Amino acid sequence: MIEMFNVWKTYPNGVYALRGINIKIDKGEFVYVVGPSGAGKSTFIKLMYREERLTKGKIFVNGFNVERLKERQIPQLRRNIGVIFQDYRLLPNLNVYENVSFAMEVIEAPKKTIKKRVPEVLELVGLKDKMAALPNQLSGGEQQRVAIARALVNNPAVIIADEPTGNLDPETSWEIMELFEKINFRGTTIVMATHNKEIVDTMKKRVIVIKDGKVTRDEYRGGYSYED
Ligand SMILES: Nc1ncnc2c1ncn2[C@@H]1O[C@H](COP(=O)(O)OP(=O)(O)OP(=O)(O)O)[C@@H](O)[C@H]1O
Repeated sequence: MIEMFNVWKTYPNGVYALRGINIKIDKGEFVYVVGPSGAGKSTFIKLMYREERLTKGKIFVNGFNVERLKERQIPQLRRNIGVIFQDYRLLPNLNVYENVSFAMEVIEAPKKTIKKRVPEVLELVGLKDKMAALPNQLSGGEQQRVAIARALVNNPAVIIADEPTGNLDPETSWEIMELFEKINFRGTTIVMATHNKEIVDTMKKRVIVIKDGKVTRDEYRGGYSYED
């Protein structure tokens, strides 16, 4: 599903963000990516959907050789990946239904399919009753649910989340994690960068530790700690 071979990323200012990453994530896995601030977690995630270009190495995501894609092929890659951010990134002037349906309109899905699929996915995230609400009428947890619905609506093979509970209180964070579990249980691969120690330690999933741009630990049923 996702493979990285000796991946290096140097930013133009000379920062070595990633230094020789090798990783394989299989279909259906749930993986936490943890590590100190500035370790390279966001960079690791951005390379997967080609938000950033790698400096050296190879990345494959769902059969795509990410670095080799031409600009016009990038939307094809991104159709396979749902991305979720700490700050939700909803369109403020569109209501819940429209924020989600927009993602289907962009890929030119048939109107009939959109009409059927959007309520389905809003039901899955528990927001069927809020379809007409605008983002600023929702709580943080609800806004993140909309972002998750939007990420899921085109049935991606993988969901990549960068600190998705970073702005949420502990209880809401747990509700969002339960939703990710449900999504993973239905077959979607999940890769999540997080600083949430309690969640990582309790969920007992695969944990990849990145420190100074390198994978320093990769453990199934792992814990959060990255001190060694
Ligand atoms: N666009 C950029 N230009 C230059 N340097 C960058 C850029 N983005 C990140 N960096 C640097 O690359 C390194 C890795 O950053 P990255 O954001 O991947 O870390 P992180 O592990 O996600 O951190 P955090 O947990 O604080 O979000 C850091 O030293 C950071 O300052």
